[in-house]
Amino acid sequence: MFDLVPQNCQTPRIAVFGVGGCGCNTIKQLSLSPLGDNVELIAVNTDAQSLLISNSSTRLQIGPETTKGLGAGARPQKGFEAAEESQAALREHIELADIIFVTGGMGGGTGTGAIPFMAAIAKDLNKPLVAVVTTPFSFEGHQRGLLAQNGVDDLMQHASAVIVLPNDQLVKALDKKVSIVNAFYESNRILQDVLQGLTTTISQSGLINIDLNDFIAVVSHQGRAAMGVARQVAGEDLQLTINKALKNPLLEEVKLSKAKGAIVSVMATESIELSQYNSIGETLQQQLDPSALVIIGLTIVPELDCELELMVIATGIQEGAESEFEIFTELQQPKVTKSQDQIQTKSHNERFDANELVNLHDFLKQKSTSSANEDHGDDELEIPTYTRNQRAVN
Ligand SMILES: Nc1nc2c(ncn2[C@@H]2O[C@H](COP(=O)(O)OP(=O)(O)OP(=O)(O)O)[C@@H](O)[C@H]2O)c(=O)[nH]1
Repeated sequence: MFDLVPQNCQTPRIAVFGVGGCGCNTIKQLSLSPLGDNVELIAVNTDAQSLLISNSSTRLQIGPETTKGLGAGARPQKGFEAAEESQAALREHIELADIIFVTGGMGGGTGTGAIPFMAAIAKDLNKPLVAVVTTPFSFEGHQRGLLAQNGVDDLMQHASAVIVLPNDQLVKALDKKVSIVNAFYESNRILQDVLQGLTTTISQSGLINIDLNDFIAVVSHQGRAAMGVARQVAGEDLQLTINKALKNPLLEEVKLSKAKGAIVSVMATESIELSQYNSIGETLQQQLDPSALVIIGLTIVPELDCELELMVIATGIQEGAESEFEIFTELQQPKVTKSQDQIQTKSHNERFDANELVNLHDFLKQKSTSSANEDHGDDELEIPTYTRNQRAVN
C-alpha cells in the first residue's frame, strides 16, 4: 500500500494492476525491472492458488464468494461479478494512486470481466486509467478471440486509454521463432518493456520530464491508443528510426493520422543534438491530426548502448480507422511544414518544483537563446539545472 503522501511530494503515485492469469504473470515479470518507489504492483485474481505464487507486494483475491477461490472459467460475466463483489477493495487501491495502469489478457473470464469494471471505478473517481491488454493468439481459437473483442469494446467505454497488444504481434516482434510453450513467456517480456517504459516516462527521471498533467491530457482522449518502439543504431538516419517506431509491430493496424495526441519518450546519451530532437517532434506532428497535442520527454542515459531509443504512444485514435502505414514510406525526407513553436507543449504543473523540471518549450527556448548569445560550439549543450543537480547527487 502507498504511504500518505506529503504535500510537496513531486512523484506521481503509479499503481500497476495485473489482473487474471496473464496480468499476474506480466507483473511478476515486471517486478524484475528496476522500478521507482512510487510504483506499486498489485496482483488481482479470482484464482487463490495462482495468487499465492505471485511475488507482488500487494495481492487481491477478488470474488471469493463468486468463484470460491477458483478461476472464472473463461466466463467474463463471472469475472465481472467477482470484481463487483470486491469493489470496495479495488476502489480503495485505485483511489490511492495518481495514475493507474491495468494489464491482463482479454479472452478469459477474470481479466475480460474485471478490467472494464475496474476502469469504470477509475472513471467514477476521475482517475486516469491506461489499460494495456493482450488479445489471444490465433492458435487459441475463434471463441476466445470473440470474448476478447467484446472485452476490449467494453473497456473502451470506460478507460482513459486502451493499448491493445495482440499476442500474435508480440511474438512476431521478437523476430524469432518461438515454440507455443515459450510464446506466453516471451510475449510477457515485451509487456514488461512496455509497462516499464510507461512508468519510467511519467516518473521523474528525465532531463525533460513528462509531467502527470501532460500525460493525463494525452491519455484522456477517448479511443484506441497504439504504441511503437525503435532504437537508432550508430550511423542510422533518424528518420528511419522514427519510421521504424511508427511501423513497429507493436502498433495495431490503426490510422495514426486520426490520433489526437502522442506521448513520445526519447532516451538518448548526452550527445543528442537539438536538431535531432526537433526532427522527432516535427515528423510526428505531421503524422497526427493537426490539432493533436504532442508531448516529448527526454531522458539522458549516459550508458545507453545505442544512439537513441524512441517510444511513441498515440492516443485518441477513432474506431473504424483503417491501416494507413503506407504514409510512412514517403517520409524518408519529410518536408517541414510546422515550426517548433507550433508544436503544442504544456507548461508543467504546480505540483512540480520549477527548478527540477525542464519543460520542452523552455528547453528549446533556452537552447536557441544560448546558442545565439553565447560563444560556444553548436553542439555544446548547456546543462539544465535538473541534470546538474542529479550529477551533484551522484
Ligand atoms: N502474453 C501472455 N498472454 C497470456 C498469458 N496467460 C494468458 N494469456 C492470454 O490471456 C488470455 C486470458 O487468459 P488468462 O489471463 O489466464 O485468463 P483469466 O483472465 O485469468 O481468466 P480465467 O482463467 O477464466 O479466470 C488467454 O486467452 C491468452 O491469450 C501470459 O502469460 N502471457
